[in-house]
Amino acid sequence: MATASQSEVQFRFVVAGGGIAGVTCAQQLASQFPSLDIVLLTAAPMVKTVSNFRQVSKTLEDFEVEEQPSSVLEEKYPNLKVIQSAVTVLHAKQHTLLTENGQVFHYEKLCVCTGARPKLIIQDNPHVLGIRDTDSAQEFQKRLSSAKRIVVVGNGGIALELVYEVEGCEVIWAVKDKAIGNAFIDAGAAQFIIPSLEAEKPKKALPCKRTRYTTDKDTAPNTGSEGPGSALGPDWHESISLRGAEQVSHRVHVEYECEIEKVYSQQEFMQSPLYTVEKVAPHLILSNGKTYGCDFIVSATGVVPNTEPFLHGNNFDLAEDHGLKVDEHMQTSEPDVYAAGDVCTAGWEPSAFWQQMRLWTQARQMGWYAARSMAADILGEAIELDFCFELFSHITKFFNYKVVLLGKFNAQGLGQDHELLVRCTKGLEYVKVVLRGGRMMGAILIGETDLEETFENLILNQMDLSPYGQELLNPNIDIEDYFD
Ligand SMILES: Cc1cc2nc3c(=O)[nH]c(=O)nc-3n(C[C@H](O)[C@H](O)[C@H](O)COP(=O)(O)OP(=O)(O)OC[C@H]3O[C@@H](n4cnc5c(N)ncnc54)[C@H](O)[C@@H]3O)c2cc1C
Ligand SMILES: NC(=O)C1=CN([C@@H]2O[C@H](COP(=O)(O)OP(=O)(O)OC[C@H]3O[C@@H](n4cnc5c(N)ncnc54)[C@H](OP(=O)(O)O)[C@@H]3O)[C@@H](O)[C@H]2O)C=CC1
Repeated sequence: MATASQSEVQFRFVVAGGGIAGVTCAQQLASQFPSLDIVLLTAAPMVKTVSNFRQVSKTLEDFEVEEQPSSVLEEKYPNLKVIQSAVTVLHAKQHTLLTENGQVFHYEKLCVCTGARPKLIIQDNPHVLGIRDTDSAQEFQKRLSSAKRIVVVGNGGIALELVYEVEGCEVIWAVKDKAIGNAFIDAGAAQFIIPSLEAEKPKKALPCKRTRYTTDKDTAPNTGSEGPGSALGPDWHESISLRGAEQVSHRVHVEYECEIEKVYSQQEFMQSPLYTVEKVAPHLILSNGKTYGCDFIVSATGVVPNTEPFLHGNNFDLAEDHGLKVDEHMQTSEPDVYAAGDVCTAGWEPSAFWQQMRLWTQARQMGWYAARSMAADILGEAIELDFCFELFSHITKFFNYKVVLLGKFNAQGLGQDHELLVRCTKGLEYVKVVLRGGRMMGAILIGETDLEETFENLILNQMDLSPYGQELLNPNIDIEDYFD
């Protein structure tokens, strides 16, 4: 590191963002270049670290994630310096960054890992909440504790988790599709899991083989101003109470095929023609014409990449979803600027069985691979797209069922050119296989099916499965032995 002046410093590698993508990238660079100082700039006092990483199969991963003070990271990597100050400006041509505290950083290679923020149905409305980081989860918990009815809008990961976890409060779940959970599962799987919403919840959660999440906010340095934190992740709701003000367990009502048309504040509603004396809470109107009073609305409607500080005066290619477009080396359209995790959008020609989803596993993989690409560039080495981008795989838990998604699990991009095989035992398991030309393209596995490794292999090796027909899902055949 060469110091130019007190507020101007130069580093070969700078990483922006202390979430999974940024921390993984910085750790990888720090281990590969022990004699260089690496700097990690981040907006929040806490960083996310991966621990107990385990490769479960060729592409499935298991790890724990901890939210920790940055000093923990610096102790482990003496050549890694974490600076809590948000990037405010990037001059890509000059290879400089400006941070909130007035420092200027010159870099040789930069990796942008600033994550994303909730894409709310209505911005700056006090009745509409998004959930992203520890602070927003705590705000949600606080408001829920006195709530009798909330509305959840959206049909993806957060909505699926909330409607199942919230107790002591009526939940109106507004989805714009014909079935629940469209961002992760298909209509058949939705039908399989939905009875769990009506059933009594098991007292003790079943053990789940997947990533776990812990946070240690008590040990965080108190810096006064806290920027946007890193995204929450698996099991975030297990450490906080998601209980409303009523004596009910589950009470979820799903409104299908509708969107939010208008949200009235209490005041506006009282002046509207819809007002009757009994209805005084903030209100919303759905596109199906129904109105609901509620304590507040959770907008679980996806995310927008945090790109703002990097755009002005630069020439970044942005994807349709506003992510920084990256090539197969995680490089953006600006020289020497890489990006990884939720902030970026994969711009390379993907493998036939992979697609980007803004998930923890992909943030880790992209952060790691971006670091490898930055290093290869400095060392003048060639590098090929990592194997982890060969096959999409995700393990999670919805409605207390283990859920494994592989490849083109929802026949994404296959049009009509595919067939489906399904096996379902009510309350126990749901197995769906997507085939094209007799070869497996993807699968959804719900419950303890133990099929993930075999199906992963069948997708990767593209074996012709047409001779097996329906037998492929015959529960009396030990498929693992069959294809060994
Ligand atoms: C409620 C919830 C539940 C989830 N559950 C799961 C799950 O079960 N499984 C799963 O795989 N994924 C899950 N996800 C998604 C997963 O958490 C994210 O995909 C992943 O954490 C993204 O990591 P990231 O490092 O790209 O971004 P983030 O974690 O958002 O980190 C971004 C970092 O950048 C910093 N930053 C922002 N702006 C600046 C700036 N200008 N300058 C410097 N630093 C900046 C922030 O402080 C933060 O440290 C969940 C997300 C949410 C919100
Ligand atoms: N267990 C897991 O793996 C979890 C993962 N996550 C991740 O965290 C991030 C945030 O989660 P989440 O917010 O649930 O995002 P998701 O992307 O998972 O889901 C967003 C949902 O909202 C719908 N939607 C978008 N705009 C509107 C609108 N205006 N009105 C009604 N519905 C709308 C989307 O439909 P459409 O797709 O048709 O646009 C989609 O169903 C995601 O990256 C998600 O993958 C979160 C929780 C759990």
